[in-house]
Amino acid sequence: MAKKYIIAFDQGTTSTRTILFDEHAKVVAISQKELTQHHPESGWVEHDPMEIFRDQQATFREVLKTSGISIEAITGIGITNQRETTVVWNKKTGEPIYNAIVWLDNRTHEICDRLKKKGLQTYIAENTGLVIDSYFSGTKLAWILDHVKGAREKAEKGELLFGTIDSWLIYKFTKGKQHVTDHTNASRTLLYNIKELQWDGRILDVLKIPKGMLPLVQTSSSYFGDVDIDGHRIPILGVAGDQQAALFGQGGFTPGIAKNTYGTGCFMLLNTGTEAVSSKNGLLTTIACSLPDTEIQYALEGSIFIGGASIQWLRDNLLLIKNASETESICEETQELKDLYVVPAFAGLGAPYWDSEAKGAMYGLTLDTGKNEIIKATVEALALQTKDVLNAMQQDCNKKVQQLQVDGGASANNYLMQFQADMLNVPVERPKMLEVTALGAAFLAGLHAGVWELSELNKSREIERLFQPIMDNLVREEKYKGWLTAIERTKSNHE
Ligand SMILES: Nc1ncnc2c1ncn2[C@@H]1O[C@H](COP(=O)(O)OP(=O)(O)O)[C@@H](O)[C@H]1O
Ligand SMILES: O=P(O)(O)OC[C@H](O)CO
Repeated sequence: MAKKYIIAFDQGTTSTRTILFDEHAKVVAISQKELTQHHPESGWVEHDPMEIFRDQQATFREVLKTSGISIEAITGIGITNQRETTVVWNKKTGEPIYNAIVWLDNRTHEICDRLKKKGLQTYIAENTGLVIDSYFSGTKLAWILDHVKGAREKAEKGELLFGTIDSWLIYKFTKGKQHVTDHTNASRTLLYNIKELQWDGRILDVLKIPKGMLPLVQTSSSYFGDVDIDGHRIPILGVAGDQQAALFGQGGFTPGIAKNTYGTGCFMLLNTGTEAVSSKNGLLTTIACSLPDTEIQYALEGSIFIGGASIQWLRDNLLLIKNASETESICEETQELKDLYVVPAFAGLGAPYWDSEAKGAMYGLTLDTGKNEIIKATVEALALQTKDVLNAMQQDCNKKVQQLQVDGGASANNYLMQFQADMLNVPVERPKMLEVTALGAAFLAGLHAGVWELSELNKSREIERLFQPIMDNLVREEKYKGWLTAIERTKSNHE
């Protein structure tokens, strides 16, 4: 019998990748391209949507070339993407009218303040599961309509379309035939009612967004159209935002499973089943995934804006390291400085604080502080921020998370993972295969294609290492107490 392959497009904040999986969910080939980051003003982050599309095509072709697998052997494609990042394009020409405004961009904090002044916090929390913050797509879309000449009139005439990166890629790959998204991506826009499962008329009115520019929302594992490339057509059968895809790839389709992905940011998601748990502690309620003929599953999410990006900052701005992986041995060899903290609020503070105007800070500098101490405190900040969100999650659910499953680029760092287990006082489990985001998208597509059954998906999962907490309780408590003080001092409204 002919072998079946599934392709995953993984379009992340810093890179665009295509990964080819075989029917045993093993990686056969990967191709990756770095994505250019544009910072036209302080706090602004943009991507070129055409570069994203070109890179996705190029990595797809490259994977086919290096693997030697013929395009006919590809059963389906799954797409996973950086979420919230907003693209507006011309329906007829397929040309973007502005660069993609990236999730990290906080130019819309004034629009957010206006929404807060209108008293919309409770309505938005109850209906979208989100908080009012420039992180989400809604205010980014409103900004484009307000600032690009003629955009609002064109949008009202039905000439413009909006999408997150999944919608954009599908539109381009299907040559303009499909304008669609899935439930997980829709749930990150601030415009989608996660209980009624439809675009929210009241929020669209407040932001003056014409409903006609929004994509059709589909089940994450369903038919989204055909990729039309080099004279071939391959069906897109799965779509999910990257953090939900990672949860799915980690086997998080059962309630109670929590994962944390250490990429550009850090994103912890806990599957809460068919119950949309509202947070009282600064977390988000989001759609975990949607499968055909199954009730929607929800998750609680703690979104940390700066995770691995702070390691890139050490490398590219401070020139303290040459590559990210060096940080592991530096941390192992450097003595702990008790009161030294780096709070990487470079894009404000996300969960559970939601302070878009906070700026990064370093505390506790003395004459003993050298570059290695700063590196170590920066690495440790990933784990300390994660503790903030895990605490919030445990309070919201009123139960202890038993174990944390990890993935993402920075989860390769053994020092960080051990420190994480120590800080949380919870075992940290790292799978052998760290490409779980792409795997989640491949699973969604493979399920729809009939390559796999839901009950089989966990069979391919292998654990590479379990980090058990070993830190003394007093040491842990002292370290965390110091961190909370550093956070208080970093908040934009501190005394
Ligand atoms: N060994 C390491 N230690 C610490 N951080 C690392 C390590 N390896 C990679 N990183 C960080 O992980 C991030 C890349 O992870 P990845 O999952 O590819 O991110 P994304 O999907 O957000 O583009 C980068 O920000 C990088 O600095
Ligand atoms: O591209 P990543 O992996 O940093 O993920 C970005 C998130 O989806 C933002 O919400």
